[in-house]
Amino acid sequence: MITKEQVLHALSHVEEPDLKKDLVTLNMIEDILIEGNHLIFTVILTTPACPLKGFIENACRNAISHFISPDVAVEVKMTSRVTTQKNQPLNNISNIIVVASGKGGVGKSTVASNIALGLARKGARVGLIDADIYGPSIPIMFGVEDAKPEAKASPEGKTRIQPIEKYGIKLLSIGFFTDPEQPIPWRGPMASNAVKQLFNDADWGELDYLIVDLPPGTGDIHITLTQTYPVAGAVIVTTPQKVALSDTKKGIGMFMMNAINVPILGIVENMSYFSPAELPDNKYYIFGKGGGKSLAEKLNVPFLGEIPLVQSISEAGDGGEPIIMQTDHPIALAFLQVAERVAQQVAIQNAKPVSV
Ligand SMILES: Nc1ncnc2c1ncn2[C@@H]1O[C@H](COP(=O)(O)OP(=O)(O)OP(=O)(O)O)[C@@H](O)[C@H]1O
Repeated sequence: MITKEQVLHALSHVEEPDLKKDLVTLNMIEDILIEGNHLIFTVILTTPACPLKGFIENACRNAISHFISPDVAVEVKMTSRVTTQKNQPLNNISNIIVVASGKGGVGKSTVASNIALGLARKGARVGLIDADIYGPSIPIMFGVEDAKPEAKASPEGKTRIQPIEKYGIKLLSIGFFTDPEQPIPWRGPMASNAVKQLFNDADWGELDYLIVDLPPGTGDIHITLTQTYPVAGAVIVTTPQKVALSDTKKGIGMFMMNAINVPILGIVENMSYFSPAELPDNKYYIFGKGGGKSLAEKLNVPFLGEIPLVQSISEAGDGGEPIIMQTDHPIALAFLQVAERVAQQVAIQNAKPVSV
């Protein structure tokens, strides 16, 4: 007869590879059920987008086989409880992730949209804020240019903006509140206050991840936002060009400054190479090769992946349905992998001891 103690002992030999502690110490094992030779238990992951799901399941099976018996019929159930960032800034929002770039036009909004949808595809509750006051492009990318978010009174009597729901996520863009034909000469405090309203005055409900598409560069909005709302971390988007990489370095430098102190979740290299639709196996490194990866190595931050320059990405964005919605498209799978790595890095940051 197998006992619960035997099971816990066996699983105490399985290490969570990122958190470097065993599953039992991390309280990741629940609902152990033993019926004769049949064993069922649940592993509680730190995110539904965990890229190590399969690895952890195998390690559990091996541990039961090794420490109890290879004859046990094991059923491993996987579920998740998303961990919350330190200094949770807003009730009900577990993690704020900012997406930034040193330079404009490198595909920051494309990457932010696909990460948000990738996390949702994995089962997370996701919100997306388009804080790019200079060129809010999320409404076009989601096909909701004409949306007008409603304001509703909350039970406490406060008026709250209702985010637009599309493709299973909630979104708000500064573009919903401005006239696309009229340029707005934003003054620093005015822009920051407008963006803050998207955080404070919106009815986000409960979210595992709130993704924020920041304006390009290093400006007032970045400083105000990160000082008003502590964030779980920043995803930095770059292209392999020398000029982009140099600005990326500055952008990362800003987040690492003592006064700002935002963890860098990693670098995504966009437009890594060009692949023509008719020759998808051909790769042309028109902007240089491997710059994003080597910058990540140099700065000792994670490299989250590379996304090629392909027509279907811009067609999907312009068509109001980000490419990740084409479930089996190879680029959708590449974005899904980036989203998983982002979630993984958030979980790693959340597990770090609070620095004093
Ligand atoms: N990998 C890619 N392949 C093809 N087109 C892309 C790719 N990434 C982005 N684009 C296209 O490039 C244009 C700019 O992308 P996007 O708006 O995401 O950049 P951005 O960095 O957010 O720009 P901004 O600085 O204006 O905020 C869009 O038309 C988008 O569809």
